[in-house]
Amino acid sequence: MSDNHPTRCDLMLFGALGDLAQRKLFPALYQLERANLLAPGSRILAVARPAQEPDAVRRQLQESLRRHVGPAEFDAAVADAFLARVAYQSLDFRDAEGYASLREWRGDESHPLIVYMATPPSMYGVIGRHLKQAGCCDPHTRVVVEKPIGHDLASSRAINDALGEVFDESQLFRIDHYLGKETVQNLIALRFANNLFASQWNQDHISHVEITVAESVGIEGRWGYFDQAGQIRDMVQNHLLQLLCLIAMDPPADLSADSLRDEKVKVLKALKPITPDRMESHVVRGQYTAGTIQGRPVPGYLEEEGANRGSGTETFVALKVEIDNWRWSGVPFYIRTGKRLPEKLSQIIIHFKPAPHYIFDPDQRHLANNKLVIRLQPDEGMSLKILVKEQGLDKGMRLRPRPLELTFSETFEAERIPDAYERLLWEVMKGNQYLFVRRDEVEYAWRWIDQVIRHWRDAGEPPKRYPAGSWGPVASIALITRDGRSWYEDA
Ligand SMILES: NC(=O)C1=CN([C@@H]2O[C@H](COP(=O)(O)OP(=O)(O)OC[C@H]3O[C@@H](n4cnc5c(N)ncnc54)[C@H](OP(=O)(O)O)[C@@H]3O)[C@@H](O)[C@H]2O)C=CC1
Ligand SMILES: O=C1O[C@H](COP(=O)(O)O)[C@@H](O)[C@H](O)[C@H]1O
Repeated sequence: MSDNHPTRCDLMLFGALGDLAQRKLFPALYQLERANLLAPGSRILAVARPAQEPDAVRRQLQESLRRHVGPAEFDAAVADAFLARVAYQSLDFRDAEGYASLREWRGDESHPLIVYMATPPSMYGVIGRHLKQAGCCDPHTRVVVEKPIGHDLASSRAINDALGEVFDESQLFRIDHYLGKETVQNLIALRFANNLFASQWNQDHISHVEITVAESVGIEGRWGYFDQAGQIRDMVQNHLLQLLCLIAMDPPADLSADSLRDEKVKVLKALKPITPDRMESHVVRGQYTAGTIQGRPVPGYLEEEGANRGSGTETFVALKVEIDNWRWSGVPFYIRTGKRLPEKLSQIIIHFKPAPHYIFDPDQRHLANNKLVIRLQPDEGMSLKILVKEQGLDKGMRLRPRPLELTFSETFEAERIPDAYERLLWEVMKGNQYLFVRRDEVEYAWRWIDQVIRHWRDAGEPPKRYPAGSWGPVASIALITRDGRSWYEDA
């Protein structure tokens, strides 16, 4: 894992002119070039449907890089060096014959081939089979596929089966880009490099956990995709459950991919089902109406571009999740995520239990539990809220909550925080699967999500409305206050 030497590889990028490739993948590859992490001789074949000359595609990519990388980090010389690696092949992915040209591009190279499928999941099996038939892949080929893997457990199994017919699990790199975020990886460091926390990380010492992943954006022109998915499939099935797993899992024996993934799977298996009678107290789904975010008026979900006015898709979900195991018995995880909330903010709050015997001012008793606030984005860092004595002769033993603060941008001043896709592409190049999701993780997550969606469907209730710019439906506040708690707000 500490090997930071670039290894030579070839990358075939399917869906190279799509949104993800343009906004995230090419900029990430450009950043790897800029950091000298693309080995000499590494090549990229952009594969997409339009019949275009390679030079025209490279010009288009240069423009797109300029736009998405931003002026402070765009260097024309680096972009030229990067684009010199890029070839283009027009292809309808269903055209088996067309793969001969991919085989020709690959030649007899023996260094690893990475196949990145930035395409609809229905294409994964098709591309895999045609690549194999054309003799493009071997047992060392690495295949990167995007989330969501399916729409439910059955469809995710079908996609995984189609991939499994061609590739071994050890070749598959299923992306959950949250796992590539530096601060998310820091959860692993925080928990397993600091024994201080290890001994406290259980139901003896923690009362509850909050996970908030708030977005101020709406659906960004992705109605067609989003309305089929909704926030629970788009965000909870993958990103939020992955965060929950990293917080809740037992210490892995080592940092190998399977050790980590085995522990995450145990958490997913232990998620307590939400039965129909517990839906009201444990689940809230919402949909935004028009409102104002940071002084700017924004439309409601049903007024977004391309909207179907009758849609009952949720753009917000709050859940009280319980984990049926020794470590977490009686410790609820309150999780919430939504679009068009007041700000972009992802944070995890660990609420510790108060000391067993309290000896200070009874009026201050409510202050007496420590909190660890882990800020994933923005302003990445951590803050441990502890109680200190107010200073001064006249203050007696009055307490004040104060933070022990760690802000990564200050601590690692010279280091830029790489985008998640840079980290993930880099790990694929090294052949390291530890930040990628194994088949059983995806499927256990779907199994749990499916039952929630099934109960929603059976109940047939529309989502609760919330104005854009608010923190979600009022019912999501009730979900936590009912237990005598509240969503964390930084004082
Ligand atoms: N965009 C994002 O931010 C995110 C995307 N993802 C996932 O990444 C994947 C790609 O998403 P995104 O880039 O947004 O989607 P796009 O639709 O923008 O890109 C997909 C590309 O695949 C091409 N394609 C589809 N079928 C064929 C075919 N038979 N032959 C040739 N080309 C084909 C499309 O070409 P054409 O338009 O000509 O059909 C399109 O350019 C999806 O699985 C998505 O769920 C995951 C997380 C975030
Ligand atoms: O996967 C997705 O994630 C983004 C949010 O990612 P972030 O890195 O900006 O926090 C979300 O907007 C999108 O709907 C979803 O598909």
